[in-house]
Amino acid sequence: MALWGPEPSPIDPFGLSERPGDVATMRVIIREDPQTASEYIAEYIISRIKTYSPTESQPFVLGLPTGSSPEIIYKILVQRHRAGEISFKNVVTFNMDEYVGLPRDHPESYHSFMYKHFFSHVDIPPQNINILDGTAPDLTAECASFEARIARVGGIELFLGGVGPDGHIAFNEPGSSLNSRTRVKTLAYDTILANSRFFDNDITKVPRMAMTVGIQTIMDSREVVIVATGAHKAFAIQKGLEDGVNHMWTLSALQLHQHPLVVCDRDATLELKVKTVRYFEGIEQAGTDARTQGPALVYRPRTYVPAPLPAKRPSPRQQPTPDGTPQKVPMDLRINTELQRSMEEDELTPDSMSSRMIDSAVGGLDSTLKNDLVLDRMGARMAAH
Ligand SMILES: N[C@@H]1[C@@H](O)[C@H](O)[C@@H](COP(=O)(O)O)O[C@@H]1O
Repeated sequence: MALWGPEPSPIDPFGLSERPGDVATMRVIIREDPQTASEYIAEYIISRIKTYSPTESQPFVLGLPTGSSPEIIYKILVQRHRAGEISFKNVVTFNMDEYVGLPRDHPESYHSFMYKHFFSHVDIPPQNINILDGTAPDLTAECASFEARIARVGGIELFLGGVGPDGHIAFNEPGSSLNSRTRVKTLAYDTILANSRFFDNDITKVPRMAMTVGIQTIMDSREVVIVATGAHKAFAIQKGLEDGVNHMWTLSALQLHQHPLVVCDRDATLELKVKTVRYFEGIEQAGTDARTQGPALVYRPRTYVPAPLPAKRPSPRQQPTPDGTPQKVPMDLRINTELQRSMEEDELTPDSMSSRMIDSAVGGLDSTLKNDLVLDRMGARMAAH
């Protein structure tokens, strides 16, 4: 037990993110459209990097996502870099996820996405870029090495992420363990369907598996910034912000993070209660923005120690072949039921969330009518400050 400071918790086993008196504070910024939401985030990231003043030996460590939502953010960051306003020379990046089985030069690999939209246009040294290798011969070892690389640079300072329509962050699909770390995940049908737009709208071309940072990997970062734009994200935002922490909507885990920031456009707030929207808008109108809301973000030396990874248990597909060479991950992108999950045995197998989303629409309405307590809770919190 620590002599001072908080008790270690399952979410923060080393008690590193908390200081006495600190509390988790959900920050939500609402802008009218994807462009202005993205401008806010790009400015926020630039400001964080500049405040940190990174050097070669003390780089700013940035977690990055792919997806349509962050594309505008990357575009703005590139413009600001070209205008000489920000350098990424002393920035180290870790990408959230990558498809299993896609070679890095596949046009839809997350490697390709990142170089196309960001890395090729800024001054980040190639050796500072970390992206999971979806074709690694030993996927479990690749995941462990990724966590080790994060630990070696002292953890992630700011993790930028998007959110799936079913509330997933990175590829932490509904049912993911909130204690999860980087691992191989089976994709939910809804995610395969959503991502088929990048694969000629042919779901048979979408990989069935991905490697992804875990919820715990994200929770360990100093700060998490989520971009959510469009009406198709509205349920995820409602579940993630207004309901309790729930592994079926993994975005909700951020309620327990000390420095979460969700930046939405107006459409992504459509399922939130009007009073929830007004509450968060009111905080900003009162003269603060995300940089001054919540506990102060203190940069301090870290003694980051990653949680031990489970003992490696090679799946049958990863067992050496009789001649001793390791089995390769199949390049065939069709359903592969033999490539078993190696680190998600404790997690639910994802299925279609569509019906659940319709049910929850009705459930949400019920609770609005019968149990309208949000304003009371918020009022109490505001009075306490
Ligand atoms: N793994 C990615 C997520 O990191 C991303 O947040 C999500 C939403 O992407 P989009 O922004 O395109 O809606 O898509 C994928 O599933």
